[in-house]
Amino acid sequence: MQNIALLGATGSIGRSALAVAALHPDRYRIHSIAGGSRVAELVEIARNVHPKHVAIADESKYEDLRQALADAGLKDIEAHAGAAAVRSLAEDPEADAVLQAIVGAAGVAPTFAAARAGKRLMLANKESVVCGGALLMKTIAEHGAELLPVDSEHSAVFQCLAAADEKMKKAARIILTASGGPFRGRRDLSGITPEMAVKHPRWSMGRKISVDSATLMNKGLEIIEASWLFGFPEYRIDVLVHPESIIHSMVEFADGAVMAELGTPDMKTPIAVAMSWPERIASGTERLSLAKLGKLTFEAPDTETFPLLVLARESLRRGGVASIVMNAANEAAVAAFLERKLSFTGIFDVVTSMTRGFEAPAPASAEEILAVDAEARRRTAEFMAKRR
Ligand SMILES: NC(=O)C1=CN([C@@H]2O[C@H](COP(=O)(O)OP(=O)(O)OC[C@H]3O[C@@H](n4cnc5c(N)ncnc54)[C@H](OP(=O)(O)O)[C@@H]3O)[C@@H](O)[C@H]2O)C=CC1
Ligand SMILES: CC(=O)[C@@H](O)[C@H](O)COP(=O)(O)O
Ligand SMILES: [Mn+2]
Repeated sequence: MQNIALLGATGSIGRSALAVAALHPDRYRIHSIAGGSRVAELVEIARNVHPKHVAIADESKYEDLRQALADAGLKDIEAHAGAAAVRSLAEDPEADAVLQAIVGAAGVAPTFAAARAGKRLMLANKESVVCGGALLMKTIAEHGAELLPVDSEHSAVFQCLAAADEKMKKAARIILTASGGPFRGRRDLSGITPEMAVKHPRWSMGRKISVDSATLMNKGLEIIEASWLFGFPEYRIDVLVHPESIIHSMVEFADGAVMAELGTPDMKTPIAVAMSWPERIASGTERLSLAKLGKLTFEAPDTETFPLLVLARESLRRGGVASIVMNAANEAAVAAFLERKLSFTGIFDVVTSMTRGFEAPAPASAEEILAVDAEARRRTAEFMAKRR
């Protein structure tokens, strides 16, 4: 029986992970759950899976959470609140594995905590890899943690590279597929509303990542994520637009052979891969029928209309704090866009200006990463206020 700490339980990935775990009650127990601020959703999950601990990041919600658990007859479940409580779940000695599905840089501290505790870390929270970079990979190695990617492209690459040794990897090329988002093919991005941007053509996801997919920032973050996870330099990671999202990514080897992982676009598959690896379990995902699909299509990304893909490559090459600043500016800009305080193309301007205007050496600890993140958010808020 594997005891899982499920962080971000109330989100899109969290719900899919609960669905996979529910198919295998003999194999997985949800030992603890954590969320951001939504009490009722956390308690509803607690009612279903009866974890030992429930944590909510928003400290002001502690009393509400405690009371709601009591009202539901779940007094034996321990309630916790605050960022430190969420982090504690990630390092809890009673948890064998951590499924980290928090959105944004709020996931940095829990990811580092799980890494330092030597956990099996099933990682959906790409922002913590983007911010953590080399330091995170070093921490994982030093503490004997095991990182299993959940992001669909990285799960695909992980599976394609499973049989490859270091020499084979050195001569390989990663090809990340991208749906192209809801505005693929458009050259004019004016007048785009949050409702239009969160409507992803293929995947059902949280609001922040859906906007990232629409700007192609998601693919930029994924280039950086792939570079750190698999040790590939930026120039050996390509992006290929594949609107059907059936091929989740590919690896091309020295001999010209290209390995790909395919499936129905449903996160339950990469989640099941991470949960069971190196075994395979049922995920509940609908089977792929290529005959029904008939054809798969491909095109090059339009980096002129969607400039953040280029900015992400630049950030990765620059190193230092560039990726942390880009991520922080993007989170702030996307939040402002979702609140209708910034236009869609305003996201491009804000993220580009902030990233290019902030240089410093790479941080040496998770705390330093969070300090850079906070400073970048402060500068971004100031910049956006001046722009209005
Ligand atoms: N959705 C997808 O298909 C994919 C997602 N990912 C990545 O997975 C991560 C989660 O995405 P997704 O599930 O779509 O996002 P959602 O917005 O659906 O869910 C986010 C989760 O994080 C919680 N949360 C928010 N802030 C905090 C905080 N400060 N501390 C603890 N928990 C917090 C939310 O709680 P609350 O509900 O209370 O707000 C919620 O449980 C992201 O990094 C995303 O990039 C990667 C690939 C695919
Ligand atoms: C499901 C998943 O992994 C997302 O990151 C997805 O890739 C988003 O789609 P885009 O390819 O449009 O960014
Ligand atoms: Mn992805």
